[in-house]
Amino acid sequence: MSAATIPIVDLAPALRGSRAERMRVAHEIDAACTDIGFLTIRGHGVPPALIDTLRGHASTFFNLPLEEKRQAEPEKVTVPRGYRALGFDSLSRGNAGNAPGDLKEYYHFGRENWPSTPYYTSEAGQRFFIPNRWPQRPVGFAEAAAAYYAAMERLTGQMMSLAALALGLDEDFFEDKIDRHITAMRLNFYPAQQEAPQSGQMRAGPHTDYGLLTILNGENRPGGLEVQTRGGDWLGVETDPDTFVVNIGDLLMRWTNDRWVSNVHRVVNPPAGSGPAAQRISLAFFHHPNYDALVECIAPPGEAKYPPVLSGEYRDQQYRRTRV
Ligand SMILES: O=C(O)CCC(=O)C(=O)O
Ligand SMILES: [Fe+2]
Repeated sequence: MSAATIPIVDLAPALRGSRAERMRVAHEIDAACTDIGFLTIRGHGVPPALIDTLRGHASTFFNLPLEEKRQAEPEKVTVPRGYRALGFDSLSRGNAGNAPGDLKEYYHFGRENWPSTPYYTSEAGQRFFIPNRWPQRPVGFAEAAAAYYAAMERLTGQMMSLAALALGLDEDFFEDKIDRHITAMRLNFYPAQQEAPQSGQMRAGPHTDYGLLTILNGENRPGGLEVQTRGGDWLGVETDPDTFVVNIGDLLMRWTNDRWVSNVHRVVNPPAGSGPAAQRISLAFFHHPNYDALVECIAPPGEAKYPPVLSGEYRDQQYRRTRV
């Protein structure tokens, strides 16, 4: 039976507890990921101040004049860093949809520093380890983003150990596949809507995410996140600023040979006339394995539903498909 609400999982017992407690939490994660591919986590240990500070900077930045924001826009459309204006991409196109550009702006960034070894600095590495592009205002934006990124890195490391336990694998199964991960973050800004959207246009069209886990910090405003149930209905997802919504991405679905679902979700438009209260910000950490990790179904020989795919190639392909 499909959940009527998104399951809530308290991570605290697993983060401080015994293997038995980790197993119990892992089973809860397994049930949620099998059924709907979404869960809300609490007891995650991330200090609220880290979240508030980044949200505050994001709000200041996105409320600057467009011309100033555009100074943080990369010249090339292919560079996944910096500011992107309204309608730059259409997430539905990554899943064979054809909606017009999404009604959101975003700020795209990755880690600040990396070692000077070939994995990072080679031609292949430079496709994924790209310098961030911070605007002049607000001051402290880069530092707040780096602190939040580091907290998410810890959290996803812990979650992937629990994921391995849930899947009956060694607890460290994913460790050497994520120890040089290429995770990018997007700070999404959905402005209040003065004009009616075009037909089929949304804040974010129906799509699945690409990586392992997405850790989302949102806010409940008119025009929010919805996920599709197995019955085909759209279920509203609460996204309070003091919890995180976690969802499975395509690569983890492939890795688990469809045991876990990378589920279709979207961000709907606010009702007409909602006014400024409909402005919404979300912070999305798209946890993605090392670019050279080969994602192969965990399945008995002959039963794999997908051919192996390289982590970095898969993400690049999806970025290309979603660009309008
Ligand atoms: O803003 C949200 O609530 C979800 C955004 C999302 O699904 C995405 O950026 O992939
Ligand atoms: Fe998404």
